[in-house]
Amino acid sequence: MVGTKRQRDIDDIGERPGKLVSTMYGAQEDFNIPLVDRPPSTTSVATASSKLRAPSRNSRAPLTSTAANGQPISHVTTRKKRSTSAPPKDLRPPTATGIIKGQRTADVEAANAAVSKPNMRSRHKAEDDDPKWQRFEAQRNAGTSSHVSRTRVGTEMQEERARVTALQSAQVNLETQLRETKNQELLHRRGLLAAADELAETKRMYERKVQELENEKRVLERKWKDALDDCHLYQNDLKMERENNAALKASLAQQSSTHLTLQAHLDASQRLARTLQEEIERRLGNASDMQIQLEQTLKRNEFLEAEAIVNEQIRRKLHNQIQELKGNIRVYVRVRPVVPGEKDERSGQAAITFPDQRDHKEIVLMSETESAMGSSRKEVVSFNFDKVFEPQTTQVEIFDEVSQLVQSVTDGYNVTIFAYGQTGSGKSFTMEGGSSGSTEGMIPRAVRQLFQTGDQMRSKGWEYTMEGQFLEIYNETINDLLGHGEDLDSKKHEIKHDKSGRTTVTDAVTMPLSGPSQVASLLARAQSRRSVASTLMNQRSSRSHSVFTLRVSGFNVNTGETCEGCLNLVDLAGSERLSSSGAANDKDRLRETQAINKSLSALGDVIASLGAASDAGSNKQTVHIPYRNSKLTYLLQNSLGGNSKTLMILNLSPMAAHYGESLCSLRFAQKVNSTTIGKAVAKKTAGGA
Ligand SMILES: Nc1ncnc2c1ncn2[C@@H]1O[C@H](COP(=O)(O)OP(=O)(O)OP(=O)(O)O)[C@@H](O)[C@H]1O
Repeated sequence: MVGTKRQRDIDDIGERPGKLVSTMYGAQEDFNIPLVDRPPSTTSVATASSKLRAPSRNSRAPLTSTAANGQPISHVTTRKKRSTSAPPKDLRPPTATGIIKGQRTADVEAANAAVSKPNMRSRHKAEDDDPKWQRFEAQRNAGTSSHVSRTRVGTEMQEERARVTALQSAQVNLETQLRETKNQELLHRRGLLAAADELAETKRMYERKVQELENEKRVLERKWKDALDDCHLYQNDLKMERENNAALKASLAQQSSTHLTLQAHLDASQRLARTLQEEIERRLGNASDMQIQLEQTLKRNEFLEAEAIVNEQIRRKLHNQIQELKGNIRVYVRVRPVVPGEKDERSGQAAITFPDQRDHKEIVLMSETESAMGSSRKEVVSFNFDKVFEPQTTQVEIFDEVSQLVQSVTDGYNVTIFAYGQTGSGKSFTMEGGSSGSTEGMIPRAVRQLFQTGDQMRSKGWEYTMEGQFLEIYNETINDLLGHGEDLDSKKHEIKHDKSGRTTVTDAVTMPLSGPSQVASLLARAQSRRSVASTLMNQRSSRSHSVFTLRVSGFNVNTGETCEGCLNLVDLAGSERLSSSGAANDKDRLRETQAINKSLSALGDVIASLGAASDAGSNKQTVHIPYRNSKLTYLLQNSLGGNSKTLMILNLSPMAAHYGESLCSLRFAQKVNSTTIGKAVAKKTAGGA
């Protein structure tokens, strides 16, 4: 495109000389004055022409010239024609440049034509038009042929020729300058084209630059946007940091206050530590004194412990002596309260009183009977026992009275406690008790006490093991209440006594006891297997004897002593007579009652024989003790006699309806109570024996 344009410009130069000429005129005006070497009178061709024309313009005389056909031509006419259309060219105001090309170009061409030799026609025409020439011609034509005139004309001719020559020379110079100017213009053109190329290149470069700058701008805008985003992020971060900073400042303030508080605490603690340190030092100072005192105390403790063991042995000895002084068989009487089902009984309560309110040893029964004659007869019967418990006596109070007896088992004594009385008098309640803690009977309380005593004696070196057995004697048959068979009577059990005085029952379960809690399940198991038959006296009366045996073995790790004791808690079957039991008409009940009475009678006989043997003193060997008369007495052979302690608790009903039975029971108990069955002997071995 550039090349094409350039070529077009070059072509324009050739095709449009006017344009080049106009440019040249601009240059010619500049070159006119220095290039033309003229005398001061003639400044320019145009001036010369105008000077030549001036006489004709100023002259009022008409000028004529000869036309080609020889006819004179009036110049006035010609001038008039010209003046009608436009002012003469020499009267037009000069233009600053060659913009009014036609007029200026015509003037120059006319001047050029006037001085150009080759163009003779134009020269002659110029000479014809010159007023001087015309005057000269006119003068010549007028025939003024004086010699002076000829000389002057010749001179003028020479001058004119010289002037023409000068003009021609100037023209040559001008043409030369014109060519040079053209060349220079061409050079300038080329320079311009090169400059245009350069400009185009510069423009392209500029556009490239602009494009690059645009790209750069876009990149920068993108960067700016990223930077703006970053700025927002930084602002957010800054905001968060400021918030954090504020929180940290708050925390710092809090920490500072906490620090101050802690510092205060620390100071206080340090003061306390110093005080404690002083106290420790003070106490350490006393430590050696205390150490000496401690050693003395330890020695004294050893001495006291040895003394305590001796004292314990003395205590036990005295305790058992007291028990022996009380007699090896004792009888307590307990009257139960009226139970809910008895309150509406017509006969009401029996007249039972307890006159001895200090020692609680006496019970008095009163009755009033009418004789056949209609007179009433009052009967007052008084009995004395080791203890008499009124109906309101609690289970705890009852056990308090027997606890020392139970305790002696851990000293190696055999102890047997019987619950005796008619059916429904409260034997089972006394022995086993109710389900609640306050109504617990003698068996659970005795077991718990023995375990507690075992724990206490451990500090004195005693270690105890315990095992339990629960048997039933029904119709003179032994049943194992802890056995596994469904039928109680399925196994035949035999009683055996070895030479060491230990009694065993074949195939009977002996349960080791590690704690009192086991006793509850043991009693429940026995209760479920116990033989119960209904009678007229008690719907669930027990028609058998139950014997709970707790065997206690002890070993003193300090002294090497051993001991073995046995606690028998016997719930006897109802002691009522045949007539009262209503069993006379029932063969089975009759057999039960006969078996019960026989065994109870055998028990009475054994106790009586033991009393007799005791009375016999050293001759007691001759007295026969009928243990074998019943399974019960044979089972308890080693627990009834001189080496054991026996307690019989007589249970009585408070109801008047049972008055007769109560009286019989009291008489039986009194007989037992009056019996002395000798001195109890503990089964004990000395240490190292
Ligand atoms: N001290 C007492 N306090 C309150 N209730 C008692 C007391 N003694 C006995 N009883 C109640 O009297 C009723 C009969 O008592 P228990 O069954 O102990 O008589 P038992 O002599 O054992 O009769 P059995 O010879 O038929 O076994 C029971 O309901 C028992 O709860």
